[in-house]
Amino acid sequence: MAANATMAADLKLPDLFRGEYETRLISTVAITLVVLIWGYVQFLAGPNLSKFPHAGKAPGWFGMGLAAAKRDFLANGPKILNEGYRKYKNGSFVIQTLNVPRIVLNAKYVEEINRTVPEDHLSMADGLRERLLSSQTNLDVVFGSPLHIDVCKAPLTQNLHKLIAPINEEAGYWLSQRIPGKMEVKAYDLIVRIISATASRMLGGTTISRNPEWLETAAAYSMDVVSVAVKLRPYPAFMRPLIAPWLEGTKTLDRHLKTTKKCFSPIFKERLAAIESGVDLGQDKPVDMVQWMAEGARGADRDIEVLSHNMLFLALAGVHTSSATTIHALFDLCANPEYIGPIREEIQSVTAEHGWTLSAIAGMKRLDSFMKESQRLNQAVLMTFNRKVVKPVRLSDGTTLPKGAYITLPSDSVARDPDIYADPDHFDGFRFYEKRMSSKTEANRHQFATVGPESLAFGQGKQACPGRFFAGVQIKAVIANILINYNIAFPEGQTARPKNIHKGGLVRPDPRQKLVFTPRS
Ligand code: HEM
Repeated sequence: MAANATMAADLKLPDLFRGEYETRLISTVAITLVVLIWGYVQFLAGPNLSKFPHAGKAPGWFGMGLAAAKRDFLANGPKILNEGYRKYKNGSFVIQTLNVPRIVLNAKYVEEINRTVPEDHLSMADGLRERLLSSQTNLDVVFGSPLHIDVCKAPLTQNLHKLIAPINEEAGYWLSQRIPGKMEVKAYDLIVRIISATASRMLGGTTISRNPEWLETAAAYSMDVVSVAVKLRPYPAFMRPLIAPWLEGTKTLDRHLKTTKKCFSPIFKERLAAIESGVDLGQDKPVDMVQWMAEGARGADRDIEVLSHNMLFLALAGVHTSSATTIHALFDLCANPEYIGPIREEIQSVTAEHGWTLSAIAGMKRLDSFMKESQRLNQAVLMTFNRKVVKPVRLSDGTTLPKGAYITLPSDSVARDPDIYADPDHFDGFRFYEKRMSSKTEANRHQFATVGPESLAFGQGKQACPGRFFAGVQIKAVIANILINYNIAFPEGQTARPKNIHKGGLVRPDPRQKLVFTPRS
């Protein structure tokens, strides 16, 4: 009896149910694992890209190697892309970038995509939202409408001829202010300021282009957006809205927006009131972006804050891209000074014949070729045509782009492909000029703003950069003003251009490089 009582006391609850307890434990662990794997596949792992080969480090099982793969891309982006491009020459491949994995499409698909894939299948805005973390950098208000694209595509491009004289004047004004005599200056600081000012002249006339507070914002904004996105990216998406308000960078972005509203609100108010009054200004109608935005905005876009935000976005899209292109071209002119004479002669001859007009800009064919060649070897980004696949796409050879995947084109690798460009690593400033001169059919191709499967720096298709024609005019005006008024060179003893700075998929000219400007009297 006593023994039985001791036995009963020794029997603890789990022992009573030991078999059942273990079974339950194993079942619970198994179900949890299945739910976790399902959740990972559904919500975290993204679309299945396993059909594509991988270049560079892959994130591996359950993304355990994701951080290492991102570090690899940050340090070796150009190498990973170029090796992938060479290895999978006839196909496409996947790389892990700093944010998402991307399918690097073969450029042979460009024409088929342009021709056959409906626009609502591939989203550029979703690609940008993801790259710039638009919810945290406050850009959703711009990406929610196509206004910023429409105004560049139509009125800006259609009015280019009216902008050439003002842009030339603005470039001349800022050069004379900044370089009154012989000087050694950092090319980056000088050119970012002049491009910000010439772009601002197009945005809102001299009220804007001579406003130092706005010019500071226009020059700094794009880098400040990227810096906030870079800081937030390592955190999981659900944590970013919680962290963003505490970042110093977010406060800087808020300040930029406040400055923009302060500078643009009075002009927008005035222009919207004039439009509403229905008075036809005829020849006196201002030729600037404020006017085109005010005329084109509908519904929620007519809000002055939204309109101002669009201006800030145009500064983001146009200032650093055009500045970098101009700086690279100046570095290439100093590294290859034999081009300066023929280009300067051409500028003088066409402006003497046509004045500062569209015909003169079109006549600067040598300069156009030089800019395109410089851009070919110094693209601001290694990949363009970044899109999110919104509806699955099946290409004619059976390649399927799954919903939710991000695609891109290897613009930098294409520009260095020996099957496309003879002796691709050699800088040949008149490469495109000679192609244009070779026959009548080639005469209007190979221009700075021309896009195609062999020329991807401005993206591709219907959504290729809508500001590229303006960028061409602006960069020509700045370089022409420099070459007409100054001799330029690297500081004494330097003959080669500085190496570019690479970070993941981004390429920047070296901001420390100085150039010597000597006025030509
Ligand atoms: C050399 C200078 C420039 C370069 C290299 C450049 C490059 C690009 C590229 C690669 C794209 C994406 C196109 C695609 O993926 O198919 C783009 C889009 C765009 N660019 Fe440019 N760009 C330049 C100058 C400008 C300028 C001066 C403006 C404005 C006046 C501008 C306005 C835009 C806009 C509005 C978009 C579309 C953004 C969107 O869809 O939200 N760009 N640009």
